[in-house]
Formats: sequence, structure tokens, C-alpha cells
Amino acid sequence: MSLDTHPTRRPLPGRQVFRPAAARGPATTHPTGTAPDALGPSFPADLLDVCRRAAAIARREHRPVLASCRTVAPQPPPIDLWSHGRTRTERSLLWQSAWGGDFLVGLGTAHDLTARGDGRVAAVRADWQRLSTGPVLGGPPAEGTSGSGPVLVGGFSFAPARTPSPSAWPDGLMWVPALQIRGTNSGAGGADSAAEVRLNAVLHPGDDPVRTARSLLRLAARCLTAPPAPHPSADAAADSCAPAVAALTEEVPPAEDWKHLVRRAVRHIGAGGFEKVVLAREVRVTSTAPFDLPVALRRLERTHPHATVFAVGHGSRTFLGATPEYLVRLTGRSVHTLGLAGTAPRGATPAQDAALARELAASAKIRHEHDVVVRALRDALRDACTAVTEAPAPRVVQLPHVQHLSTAVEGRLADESAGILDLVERLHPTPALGGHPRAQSLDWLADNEGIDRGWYAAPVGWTDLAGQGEFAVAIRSGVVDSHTASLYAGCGIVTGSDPDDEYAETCAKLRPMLQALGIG
Ligand SMILES: C=C(O[C@H]1C=CC=C(C(=O)O)[C@@H]1O)C(=O)O
Repeated sequence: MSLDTHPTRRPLPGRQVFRPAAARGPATTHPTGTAPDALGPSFPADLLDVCRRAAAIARREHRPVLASCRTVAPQPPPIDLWSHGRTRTERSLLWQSAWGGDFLVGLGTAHDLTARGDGRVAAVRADWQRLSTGPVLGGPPAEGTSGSGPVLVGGFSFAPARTPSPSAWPDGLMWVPALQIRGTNSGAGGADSAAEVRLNAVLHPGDDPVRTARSLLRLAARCLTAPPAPHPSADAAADSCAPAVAALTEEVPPAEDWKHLVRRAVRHIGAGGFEKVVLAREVRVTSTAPFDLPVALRRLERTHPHATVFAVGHGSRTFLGATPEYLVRLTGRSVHTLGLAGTAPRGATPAQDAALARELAASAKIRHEHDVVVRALRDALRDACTAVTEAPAPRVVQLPHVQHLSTAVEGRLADESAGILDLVERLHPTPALGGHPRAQSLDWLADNEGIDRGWYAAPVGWTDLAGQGEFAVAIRSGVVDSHTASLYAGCGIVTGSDPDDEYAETCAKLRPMLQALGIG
């Protein structure tokens, strides 16, 4: 057994006052609109040129054309950037990747790709293939390839809605952010770090490129000009894990009912219905004050430095979390997936902690729960990849409240024309979130679980023009809407699962989000 943590994200910079413009001067009026100076003097003209070229192609070829203009500018920490921008746009994404410290902030939308039903990933993939063909790019060229052009961001629901409702999270929603900022959390301390800034648009036949460029510059001015200095208590609030709000919580289903469901799942396994199912529950929280999302995200970032911290703002609601699990990452042709399943609590002392880790690695029941996932990943990759390999034995990964068994499974994508969305379609949901066999366990969940998972336990991430990207499994997460929040956690049920233990495990998995929201 090896004891390990997740790959290390580079150290995070401290809190800083937002000063987006390199020149630190007031916004300047350009022929095409008002642009923050930080984007550089030639940016408005470059943007207009890109939009004009795209509009000409759209007219000539009678198709929508993706246009993207790039620059590099100093930017504040991603959570500050997202927090400021999200209140000025209908749609936003914050993505702080667990790998290498890269971040992505997407604000506003240039184009939505939506899809419903079982074929939702395939439908979005086909639309992205069409849209990302023949883009018009401008500004100084980027170094490297992964994510260096305009990206498509968003996610999918765990399962297609049985009865579509306007309040449900969409089955599939990915979009090209109108304003896209990518960079690395460099640990540069007080200084803003340079990030790639892109303004993206999709021009249709007949669109006026001047209007498009102007409205993009207005968006950049709204989102990149300095917000009021953060309240001095913001840092202290993020540092403290003390409960900050009074809140009422409701368990869905109630605790005893959920434990009863665990018993039923175990009986169903005994009767040969399936081998494993991952049963989730929801905790609804109503607070006396609106939840402070920037503080919640800073807490998650500090308490979970090795997780992917994400937030998707959609209208008045935000889906956020800090997930230790990724579904798939594609870099060049290298495919990385992760089997994360099997859980033990953390110990109160180092000795107890180590004993729990040893028990976790030695438990036949947990090993079975874990191996089902690794087997499914391996089988799914074998159909799409060459050189499929997996770690010889699971590692124990330690998080603040729980420890997990973790096995990386990797391969080389065989089909040159395939991209990460092909892999998302193949892999989701793994038995770490659904069950095994897939169809039987998902049917049982749809009939019995009794909650709408929305985007919990589902793929959330991004892809670029080359089809590379990252998709996390959105666990340790919840949806916040002003004073209310719905938080989710689940656990794998196999032969021998004990309802009280499983319930306690979900409580531990809910703690990061509860603490982030200041509930305890
Ligand atoms: C379904 C969740 O966790 C999954 C990931 C790691 C370990 C798990 C487990 O041991 O049951 C679950 O498969 C969740 O956190 O809501």
C-alpha cells in the first residue's frame, strides 16, 4: 500500500486588491467601444478584424463562424475574477484544475450547445465539431496547444431528466464563453499574474461585426474593471471554518428512509439485481442570510488544495464544489482516468489515521467496491485506446474528512479524430457514481433514489478546438441560490454494506460543502 495525496497544485497567491489594468489607468474609449487598457492598445482593432473576417466567411459559406481574439494581461486570482464577473453575466464558470495549477474563468456566452436525453454528450460533441471547424483566430499567437484557443465549457446532468422541468439543471449545456481567461495560479503573491484573455463570438450570416466587437468590449469592460476592494473580513471569513450563518437543514430522504433504501439495495444485490449501486442523498439548507459564494470557494480552495474547485453560475443558481475525482483528461493523445471509490474516515490521531488507511486498503468489501470501478474504466478505455495501463495496486488518497482508494487508468487514444467528449460519453457514469452493471443500477436508482441529482456526480469541464480537455466528476458539490442550498453525497453499496456506516460516510462527504457555506 502506498499513502499518497493528489498531484500538487502550485501554491496559491494571497488575496490581492483587484487591479486589472497594466497601466492602472481609467478605461479608454476606442473606435469600437470601451475596452480595459489591460487588453493592450491594439486589441480593439484586432478584435474588430477577427469579427469582420468571421462575418465575411459566415456570409460567404452560410454557416456560423467561431471568432476568437487573444491577448495576455495581468489578472487577479481566479476566484476574485469569477466573483466580480459572475454578477455581471448570466452564465459563468470557475475552474481551478487539480493538475498543474491551471485555471479557467468563463464569463457570458458566445454560443450555447444544449442537448437532452441519453444522446446528450454525443449531440454536443457533434455540434462542437461543426462549430469548431474553420475558426477565425486573432491577436498574438499562443504557445502550446492544450486549451490555447477558444474553449467549450459546461457539463451534463447525471442522468437525463425523465420529465423535463424549467427548474432542473439542463441535461447538457456547454457554451463558448464570450470572455475567457486562462492562466496558472503562480503563487506570485501580491502581483497580478499574466493570463490569456480571449473574447469569443459566433458570427452568423448577416451579423454586424462592428456591433459584435463593441458588445464584447463592453462585456470585458464590465467584467475586468476593478470591483470595490474586498471587505477586509473576507480573508478572515475564508480562513475560519466557524459556523457563520444560522440555517435550517432538511434531509432528502429523511435519514431512516435513506438507511432503509441502503438495506433494499443490499437485498437487491443479494437477489442478483446488480453487483454495486451508488446511492446518494440530498441535504437542503435554508439560511437566514444569502450564502457568500466567494468565501465558500476560498474555503474550499484552502481546505482542498489538491481538488478541482469549480463553480458554474447559471441564472440565479450556482453549482459549486471541490472534487477529488476526475472522469477523464486528454492531453495530446494521452488519456487519463481515475478510479476513486472505497472510503474510510480520517483518524483523530496520526496512528489512528494510519490504522484506518491500512484497514481501507485491506478490506475485501471495499476492494471489491473499488475494483468494479477500475474494471469498468479499463474496459471502456480498451475500446477507444491502445496501451491501456493501470497502477498495480490502489493508493490511499487522504482528504480532510475522508480517505479513498484511488487507481489511475491510462491509455493512448486510438482514433486520431476522437476527442474528450467521445471519452466522456463512453465513461459516464462510472460505477463510482452509478453502479454495475450500468443499465440495471441506473434503472434502480431512477426508480428508487428519489432525488434529482442534477449535475451532481456528473461530468463538468472543458474541451478545446483540438478535442483535448478535462472533465471532473462533480462530487462534494451543491447548488446554491441566494439563501438556499442543496448539497449531495453518496456512497457505493455492495454486499455487506451497513446502513449506519454508509450514512456516516455521506455525512463526512457533506462536510466540505457545509463548512464552506459556514454551516458547521
Ligand atoms: C459518490 C461520492 O463519492 C464517490 C467517490 C469516492 C468514493 C466513493 C465511495 O467510497 O462510495 C464514491 O464512489 C460522493 O462523494 O458523493
